[in-house]
Amino acid sequence: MIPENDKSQDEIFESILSESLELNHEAPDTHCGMIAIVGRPNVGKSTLLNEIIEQKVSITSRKPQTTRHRIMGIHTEDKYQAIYIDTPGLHIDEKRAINRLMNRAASSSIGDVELILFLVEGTHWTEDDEMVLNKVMLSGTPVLLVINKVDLVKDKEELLPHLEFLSQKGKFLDILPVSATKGKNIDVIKKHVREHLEPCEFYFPEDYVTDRSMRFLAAEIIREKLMRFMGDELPYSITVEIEQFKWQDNGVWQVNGLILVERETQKRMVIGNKGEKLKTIGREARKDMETMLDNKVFLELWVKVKSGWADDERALRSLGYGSE
Ligand SMILES: Nc1nc2c(ncn2[C@@H]2O[C@H](COP(=O)(O)OP(=O)(O)OP(=O)(O)O)[C@@H](O)[C@H]2O)c(=O)[nH]1
Repeated sequence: MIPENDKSQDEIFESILSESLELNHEAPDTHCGMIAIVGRPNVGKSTLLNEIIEQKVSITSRKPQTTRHRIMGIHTEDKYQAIYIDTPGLHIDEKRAINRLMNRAASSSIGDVELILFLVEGTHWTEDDEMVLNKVMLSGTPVLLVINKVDLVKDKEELLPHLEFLSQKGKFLDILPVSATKGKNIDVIKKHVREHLEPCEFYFPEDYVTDRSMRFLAAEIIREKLMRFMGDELPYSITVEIEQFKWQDNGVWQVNGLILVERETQKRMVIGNKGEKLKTIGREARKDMETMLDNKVFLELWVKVKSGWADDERALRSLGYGSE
């Protein structure tokens, strides 16, 4: 289930922490805890989260920096509730305001969790991986190193020296090769996670899969389709606001989305020849929203130029970035 309204992320964090502190001494027979999923952009953090909770709550794409917000995915099974925090990819380039805010959102998730899933990819190791490694090691939290996308490693023998190389990088609970898209070794991740959950009352009702509202997820769905259908021509700084999200008397959800771009030329690209591109984006987004809401949706999209917003921290805050 998906809640209708967003609570502030800080509110949720605070109450989970204080409740688990208060309840620890009563030792209930349920267990819960928070797990941060961290890694550089594009290693597959959101794909892994969706695979673990078996539902799509975090958008994914081939383009780095798809995830811009901190999102919680909730997985409840038997007496265990694991609250996963999907974070924007951590990376070194902090020049633009949006990058600084995304890095802050990711870094603040690393403290105060029971376990960190540190994701890397195949047999690569980059400067950004090194930067993430330093941050997670400083946190003092147990770290499970997850090597994602092993399905892409043709010669599996190449993995062995890489595993050896990674084991020299720090003290990890385990180093686990997985494939998020093929569902390989996901059960082993879940087993590690269970072992780190503390006795506490469930924070979320058992049928919740995310802390985010339907309105927020609707904006994310539109952003995902923009990324999918615009490929490399997509303006990096594009953003989406939901102006209306309303249940209509005729039994349909009315959703009005505003797509903000930085330049007139970008607006023309999003709209496409005779409006074709925007129509495709709208059609595909509507289908996903109908699956999410299990109901008919009427979706209207507009594109508007809002110049220079990606460099302006204040404007970003007004759009909800950095307030988490
Ligand atoms: N082959 C393969 N591709 C994967 C796997 N996991 C993720 N991908 C692909 O990698 C790309 C990036 O995945 P995301 O889940 O968006 O990555 P992310 O780490 O959340 O990215 P950011 O939002 O940039 O931080 C997508 O095209 C995924 O389909 C995997 O196990 N195997």
